[in-house]
Amino acid sequence: MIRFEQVTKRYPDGTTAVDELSFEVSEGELVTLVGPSGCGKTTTMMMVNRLIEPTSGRILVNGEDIAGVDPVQLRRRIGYVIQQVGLFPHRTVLDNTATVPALIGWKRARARARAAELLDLVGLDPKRYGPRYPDQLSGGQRQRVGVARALAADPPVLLMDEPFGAVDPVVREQLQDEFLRMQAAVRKTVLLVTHDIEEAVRLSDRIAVYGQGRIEQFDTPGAVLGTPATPYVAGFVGADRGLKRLSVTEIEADDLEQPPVARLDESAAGAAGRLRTDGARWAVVLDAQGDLHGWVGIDDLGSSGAVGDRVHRMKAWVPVGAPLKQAFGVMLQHDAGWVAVLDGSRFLGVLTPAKLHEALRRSVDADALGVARGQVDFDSVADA
Ligand SMILES: Nc1ncnc2c1ncn2[C@@H]1O[C@H](COP(=O)(O)OP(=O)(O)OP(=O)(O)O)[C@@H](O)[C@H]1O
Repeated sequence: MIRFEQVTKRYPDGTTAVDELSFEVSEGELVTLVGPSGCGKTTTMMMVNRLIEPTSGRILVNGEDIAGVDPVQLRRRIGYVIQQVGLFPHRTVLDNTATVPALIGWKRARARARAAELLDLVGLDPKRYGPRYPDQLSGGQRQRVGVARALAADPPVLLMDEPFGAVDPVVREQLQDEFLRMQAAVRKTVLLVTHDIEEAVRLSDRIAVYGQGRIEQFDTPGAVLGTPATPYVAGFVGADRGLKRLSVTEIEADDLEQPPVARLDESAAGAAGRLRTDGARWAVVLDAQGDLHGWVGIDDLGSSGAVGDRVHRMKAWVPVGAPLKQAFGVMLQHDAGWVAVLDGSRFLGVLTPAKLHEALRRSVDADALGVARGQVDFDSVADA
């Protein structure tokens, strides 16, 4: 979809910003360019919409050499999101979002309907926020409008230059999550620039780690973290690789432990007796379908009534498939020794700190071996 063929950019003062660069972003793929300041990321991106012209080499978008495409026409097919958003201050949010459709000649009503739909998609109620002006929004909301505007004419390709850079870390994570949800629905071909490896790891299908004007490694987040191709990449990815890996490793059913279980409609006395025999202090409470209703401690269970009368709400839970980092966060938030893992409302098991560590180590090993995590036998994993 976007293809670089031996592209070089030399500025008039002799700076080689990009040197013989070749790589490809497939259709529907999200590729992040990550690297230190001045390594050529922005230059690379701006060559795709011809804001910068290469010195040599070819760039193809959808199979077509863009050198032969009128830049204005080209830019209408390529959404562009930048850090400083660049909204028009005296146009409403709705009109800002409808800019490109209006430019390409959509009827006003259609352009505005599309803009409203897009605002909704990025989590802004169009009725509430559409009539406002950009300075009546928070930084994070402005950033969302920037994304909505870039998507408005439904371009197949999206270029994003530090799109979440201008907001605080909490809002940044929210925007990233929303963007991922949106991308799952619209599946654009995205080239995104960031200097934040953590952001790259969270968002990307593949990451291009830049050295000076060239790509040092182009691979999946797991591979970049697990098996850095060069000492430079290892250095850039950093010593806290394990922590970053928490963001990319998803919880699988195999990672879980099975705790004691009590049934919702079981007698409290019966459940207490069983827990005592098993030497357990607590149990998760499930109904006949295996749905989670909460947990109960042995001391809560008296001698009368049903387990269902004594059940505590379970606050520490995460969906299966969530990143280990989320489970770790929930554990800390609730000061819990474990979190329940659910598939919908069905209880699958609990994740304990020991299991979390094990999943992390298996994930490192699986990447090194180039196999799925489920294929790594934990006993074979070398001590970390
Ligand atoms: N117009 C220009 N003239 C001369 N040199 C330039 C020009 N624009 C960029 N450069 C240089 O080209 C190199 C790559 O710049 P570029 O903006 O692509 O880097 P970057 O990786 O996006 O950096 P940052 O993360 O700081 O934005 C840098 O050394 C920069 O100084």
